[in-house]
Amino acid sequence: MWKCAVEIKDGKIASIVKEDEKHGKIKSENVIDYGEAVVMPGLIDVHAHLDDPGRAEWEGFPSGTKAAAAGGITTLVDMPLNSDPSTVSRETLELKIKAAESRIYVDVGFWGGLVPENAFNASALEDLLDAGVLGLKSFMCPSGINDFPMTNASHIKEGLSVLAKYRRPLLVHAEKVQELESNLGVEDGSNNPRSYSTYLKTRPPSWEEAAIKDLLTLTKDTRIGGPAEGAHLHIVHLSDSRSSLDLIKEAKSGGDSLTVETCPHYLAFSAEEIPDGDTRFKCSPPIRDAANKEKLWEALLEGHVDMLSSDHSPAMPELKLLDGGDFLRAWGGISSLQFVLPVTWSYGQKYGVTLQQLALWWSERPARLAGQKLKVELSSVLAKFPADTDIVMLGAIAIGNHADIVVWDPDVEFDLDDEFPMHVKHPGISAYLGTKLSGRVAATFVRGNLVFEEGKHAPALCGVPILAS
Ligand SMILES: NC(=O)NC(NC(N)=O)C(=O)[O-]
Ligand SMILES: [Zn+2]
Ligand SMILES: [Zn+2]
Repeated sequence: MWKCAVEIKDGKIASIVKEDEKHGKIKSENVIDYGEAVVMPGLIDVHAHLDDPGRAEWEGFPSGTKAAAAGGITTLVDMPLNSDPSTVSRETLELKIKAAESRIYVDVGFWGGLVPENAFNASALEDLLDAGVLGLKSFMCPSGINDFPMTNASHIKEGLSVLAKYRRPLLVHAEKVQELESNLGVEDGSNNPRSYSTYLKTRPPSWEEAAIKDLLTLTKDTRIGGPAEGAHLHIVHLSDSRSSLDLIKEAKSGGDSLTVETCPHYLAFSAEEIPDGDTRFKCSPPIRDAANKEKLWEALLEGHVDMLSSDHSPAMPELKLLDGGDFLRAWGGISSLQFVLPVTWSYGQKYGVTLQQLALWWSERPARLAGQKLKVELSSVLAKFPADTDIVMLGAIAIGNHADIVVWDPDVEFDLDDEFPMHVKHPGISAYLGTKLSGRVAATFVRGNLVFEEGKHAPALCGVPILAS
């Protein structure tokens, strides 16, 4: 970490000048002085549901990317489900791009869906990949979205063989439905649907473990010299830090091309603390007990969990059934996009989290997952990039990289109450409302453009869709 100036030219980082070398090198009239604030690579959130087009009333490109900019996130990768239609073909990706263009405050890439309908159709998958999705995503359990059915191991095997050629990843929601104890969901005193522990029993860690076991029979093929070399499997939002994690560790040490993310809500909350009926905390896989959370932190700090993502997934507040508070019937998904940086920082204090670790978990490793060489979609808002410009999204402050930067004050505390300017569409369903956080975002730059500063967004929407080439 240095005291330094970052020089930005044509949207890229031109030089990094240390404090003691500054004199004469930088003309003061062009300097923005952020004092003691931290200048870090912008966050890259590889797991966000923006639900646009089709369910833009749940979130939407403008509101979601506004929240991202306010939170220091400079690139989002949008999930293929919750929009209507789901992103499962070239045509549906084109609808996404159209919905995003000129309506986004930060850059947005897209995952495509691997679903039974396209899994055995290599040319359909190739068409979707050729159209620019950064990789594919599938579910091993029902997703709750009708046009996004679940896949099994055979679908995933087919997907990986196509992805190998493209060297793009497959992201998987790893929970596999296992038989449950009977009488769950029945209110008999011990199974009150307003109690989080009841919900927890409906999605035990054995679901994650079973899915991961299936996946690891396939990831062996991704090893060097294996039939799917070049493919990569990424497990999204891991919650179980016990046997599931042990399995992942073993597969990684065997050489499988495998990474795993967890999310701030699994690191910040524990099941015991979730108030009865507070369905803002419902997500899948569920938030588990405090001991599980400690082990998850440990795994993150030791490098067994590779990165963090928000899994920001809001819905219409009425679907959360906040009045009745029935965890079994409420729609799942945590709303968090704007606060992932201060949340990781605040809850990480206890574990001695460093700024370097934040950059690794939120920028460097997600950038690597989301794609090495990406092409900027040419659009009217970005005329200054020639059509064939290849950009490298490295998630680091380094010469030649995009000037995607967050400036923030780790020591500034704030109460996340009703008064706090929240930019997500439905602030009331955010699980973090009511907490005190430290780490205030002062400014966010996307490719050198100041998109957010001192609580205000720039009027120009200069985010662009990011497509793989
Ligand atoms: N349809 C969803 O948004 N699902 C998401 N919902 C969660 N995590 O509760 C997810 O990523 O599985
Ligand atoms: Zn999921
Ligand atoms: Zn998700």
